[in-house]
Amino acid sequence: MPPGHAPSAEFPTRLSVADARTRVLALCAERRHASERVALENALGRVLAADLVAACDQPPFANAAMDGYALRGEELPREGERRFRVAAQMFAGAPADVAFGRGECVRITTGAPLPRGADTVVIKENVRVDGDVVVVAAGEHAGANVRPAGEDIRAGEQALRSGDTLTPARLGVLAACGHAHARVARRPRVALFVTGDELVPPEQALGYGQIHDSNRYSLGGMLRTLGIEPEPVGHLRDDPDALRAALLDAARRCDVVISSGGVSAGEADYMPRLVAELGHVHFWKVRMKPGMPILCGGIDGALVFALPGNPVSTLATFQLFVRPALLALQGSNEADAAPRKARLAVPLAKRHERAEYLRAHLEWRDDGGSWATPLEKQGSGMLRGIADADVLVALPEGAREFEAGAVVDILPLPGLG
Ligand SMILES: Nc1nc2c(c(=O)[nH]1)N[C@H]1C(S)=C(S)[C@@H](COP(=O)(O)OP(=O)(O)OC[C@H]3O[C@@H](n4cnc5c(N)ncnc54)[C@H](O)[C@@H]3O)O[C@H]1N2
Ligand code: MOO
Repeated sequence: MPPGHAPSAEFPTRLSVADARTRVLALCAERRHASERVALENALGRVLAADLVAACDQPPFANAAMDGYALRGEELPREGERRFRVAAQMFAGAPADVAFGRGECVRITTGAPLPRGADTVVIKENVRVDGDVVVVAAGEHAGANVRPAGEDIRAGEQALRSGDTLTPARLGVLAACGHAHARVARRPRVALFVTGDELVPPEQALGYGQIHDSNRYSLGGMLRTLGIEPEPVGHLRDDPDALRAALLDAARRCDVVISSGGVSAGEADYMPRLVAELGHVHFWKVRMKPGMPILCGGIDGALVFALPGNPVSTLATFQLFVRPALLALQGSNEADAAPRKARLAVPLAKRHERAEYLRAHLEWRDDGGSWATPLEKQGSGMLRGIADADVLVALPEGAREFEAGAVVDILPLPGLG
């Protein structure tokens, strides 16, 4: 048997995309990462590891929503005008409450605590100032321009869920609730290596049969959009001994090992045999295009994703399987989120039964819908196609003809914003 050859009958093979994803997520559920405490400044994009139950109301006290005059709503005029003496002023951050009596009001700024007895703020643009008196006309509403204590978040309420990604706004929630730190899942340690005798770095002139290694940068970029800095990337020759040593070393150090290339049927495609030898192959090959030869395995407790070398196949399989895995290891609620949908702007046909992932533009039209138009360059080696795309459009397994307007799943590709 040639060294790279591994009879696929030994492993679960030719899985559906759904089956393969289910298996990947199940493997990650067994390996959920422990949590760690990080300062909020460093917590953006991290996955929360515990529910956040608010210890106090947010806002913590009733306060003015606008700059103006705080008063008793029952004293507002029903018709004509009424004069209120300005008894005190209350600025945001004022150290203590102020007193005011009937027929009086308190000058107040946005965010200042409502003085005891007040339940209404009349905005300053709506009053006439006459010395130390303000004149309020009919038409104002009792209770207006006040933010009651706890209107945003009540004490005891679950403000964030375990598994939530810490977006900028969620960092704000943590801080508002009095937390300077967040308990988040440990990030996966990821080893990334590219394989192939034909690869040379971008800065090197190409010799006969050589190409520049692009996967190192595109896959590295995919990881960085998830906030994961891979271990320094290795370039490995198509040499089983070098590959074996690198796989073992990476699996010892990392939670996830990602490789590109050497996973299909060529004489120098050693990955399936090596992963089987060093550990376990969970599955090899998924009924999809591009990316069919993807392999998922395990070595020494590390998850191994051997991605096909074609640059588009690499990125498509990363987005479909590796990204959810990296999120699931952190317990993210996004790992198994329902797919997004769009309509096909043009009719499509495929010549095979496999699921197909087409590179497409997404456009939001005046009808309120999002419409996907496949790009011209669809070859699995054509980086331009995926570089110009906003999404991958999923044409499901089985069906071959798709009408314009058909609703399909889409997978967003990480972009600039
Ligand atoms: N007889 C068969 N041939 C192939 C099959 C098959 O089932 N039977 N599958 C095809 C499919 S589908 C794909 S996808 C590719 C995947 O092959 P490998 O994962 O073994 O990848 P390589 O052969 O090493 O490389 C494929 C292609 O990609 C280029 N490449 C590799 N690494 C990089 C990199 N870091 N940067 C840029 N480009 C890279 C490489 O030069 C090849 O052109 O196999 C088909 N063949
Ligand atoms: O699956 Mo391969 O990715 O068609 O090129």
